[in-house]
Amino acid sequence: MQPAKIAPRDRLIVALDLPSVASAEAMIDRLGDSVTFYKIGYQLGYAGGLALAKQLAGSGKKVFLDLKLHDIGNTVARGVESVAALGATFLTVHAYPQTMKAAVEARTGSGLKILAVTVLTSYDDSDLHAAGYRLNVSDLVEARARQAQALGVDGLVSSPEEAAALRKIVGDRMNLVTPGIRPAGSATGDQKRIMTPARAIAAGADYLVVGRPVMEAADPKAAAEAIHAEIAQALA
Ligand SMILES: O=c1ccn([C@@H]2O[C@H](COP(=O)(O)O)[C@@H](O)[C@H]2O)c(=O)[nH]1
Repeated sequence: MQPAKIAPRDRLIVALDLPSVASAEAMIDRLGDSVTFYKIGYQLGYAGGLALAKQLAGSGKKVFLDLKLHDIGNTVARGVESVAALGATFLTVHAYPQTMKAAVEARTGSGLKILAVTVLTSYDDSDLHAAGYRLNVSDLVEARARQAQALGVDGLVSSPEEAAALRKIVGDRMNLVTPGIRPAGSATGDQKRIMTPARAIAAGADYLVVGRPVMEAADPKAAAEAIHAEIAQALA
């Protein structure tokens, strides 16, 4: 089945990488209508963010739970069932076959989509080799994408640097979700495989995940709107 067309403003996913529910709620208030899709990861998730995720989903925002699950299959499956009850749109798991298979089976029948994290965007070839891998980043991303596709995973998390190659492998049936987004002039931080919003969209990314360039901006709403404008221009 073809995935539904994505509303342009849903293509920006803002990472609520903040220390408390109170600080996240204040940021959501500041961002207002400029953000429709939020990501909650380790920092906020472990500080009460799962209840906030349920509340956000109930209020009409889209929610991406970036929990990067990886455990024995039974534990992953039971975790996915619990997450499915929160009303989130996306949940990440690491791209290991047992993990992906368990997650896909457990989400069946719910509205939750499983995204497989291929290779973290803070890794380059030398980081992979230091971790014991013989493959370089692009080969490992592509191998994991093929496995994810064969297992029925709904989408992939990768750097936008791999988006064009991944599109050729998986066509338009899987969502390509790309962190490692840096508007021109913004600090790279710990990210190693980065692109601007416009280049990421042109490369074939469906969704752009942006954290610090919005969270740390003097005017987060203006920063989000500038990214929307760049996305719109790239789609035109
Ligand atoms: O490979 C990955 C997977 C997930 N992330 C997450 O995305 C955001 C990016 O935040 P920035 O501040 O824009 O760098 C963050 O929550 C990561 O946990 C990723 O960066 N790379």
